[in-house]
Amino acid sequence: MTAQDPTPPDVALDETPPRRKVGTSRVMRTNDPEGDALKVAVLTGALPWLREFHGNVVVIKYGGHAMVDDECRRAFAEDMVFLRTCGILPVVVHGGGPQITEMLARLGISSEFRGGLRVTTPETIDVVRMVLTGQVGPDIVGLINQHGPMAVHLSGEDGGLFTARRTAAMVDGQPVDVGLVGDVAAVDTTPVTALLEAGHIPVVASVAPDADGVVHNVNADTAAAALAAALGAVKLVVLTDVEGLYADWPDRDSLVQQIDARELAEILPTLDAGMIPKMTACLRAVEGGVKRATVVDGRTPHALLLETFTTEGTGTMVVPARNQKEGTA
Ligand SMILES: Nc1ncnc2c1ncn2[C@@H]1O[C@H](COP(=O)(O)OP(=O)(O)O)[C@@H](O)[C@H]1O
Ligand SMILES: CC(=O)N[C@@H](CCC(=O)OP(=O)(O)O)C(=O)O
Repeated sequence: MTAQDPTPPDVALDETPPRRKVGTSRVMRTNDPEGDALKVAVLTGALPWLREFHGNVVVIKYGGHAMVDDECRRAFAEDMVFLRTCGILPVVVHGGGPQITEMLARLGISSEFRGGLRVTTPETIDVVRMVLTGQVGPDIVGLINQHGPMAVHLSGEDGGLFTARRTAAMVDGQPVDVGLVGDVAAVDTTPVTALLEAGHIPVVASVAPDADGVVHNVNADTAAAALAAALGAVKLVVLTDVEGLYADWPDRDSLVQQIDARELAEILPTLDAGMIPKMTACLRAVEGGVKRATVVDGRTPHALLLETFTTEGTGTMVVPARNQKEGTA
């Protein structure tokens, strides 16, 4: 019999699993020294990252495609609680594109995307708002709060968080009108920082009013980047349904592990649909002072922990351009 059960018990994080079986010696004995050495290496390897992120904000963009699998959804919630318990301040900005598309289809409304952005009519924005603030957001809050009452949902409309400015999609280098779609013109971080100070995990939906109060549909990658920069986050992690950025999509051998802001700006006009808002957002985040923006595969349970607490990380990391890092640009 081993001193500890090799399979982690399936318990909520707020329940402390028994550390030893009754009657086992106080001296830990194991028949798996290599496994134990690996565990120790993982834990000690996490130390520099725990130090770096402790007390700092990490913004996590949780994409609609990354939230379809139940195991991944549960792992995501555990990861948020893990970060918070480590003294890191996670802020979730969620999408819900597939969920909006599904609801529109149920209502007999078709979906059209241009340059990665949804063509948004006054009829569509009602559905976007309903799905993000009435369905997807509360679902995420419910998942996290299975571990304790930590998560609180708010949208860009709440407490003046975001002010939107109507924007166009870029298609073949040309601006194309896509209706009630907004960029983030201003961020008032007060409602988010108040929640963080109260010990909560803010979960943010990306709809936002413009200066006249007209609600706009803001791409969640765009909203996450704006919030990360405004909060002075140390890191933006974008969870999606692909391993990261492929330089030569869809060639699976062309995964980019790290790219700096200047290189990214150069290849941005060549990217396809969904990656345009995502990589634009990463670029904006690092240009706005966020040290790292990483695109990670949300279909892999706990990819976020792997990315955050290991030196090798996972996915594609965007870092500031060299002269930006040196503060000369
Ligand atoms: N160069 C690329 N590298 C990786 N994915 C790409 C690339 N170009 C297009 N894509 C597509 O972008 C998708 C991710 O964007 P999107 O569907 O909008 O994600 P999300 O719902 O997470 O915001 C991927 O699943 C992939 O199909
Ligand atoms: C303007 C625009 O395209 N808005 C997005 C908002 C949701 C989103 O961004 O969801 P994902 O992160 O899951 O893609 C949409 O309507 O689908």
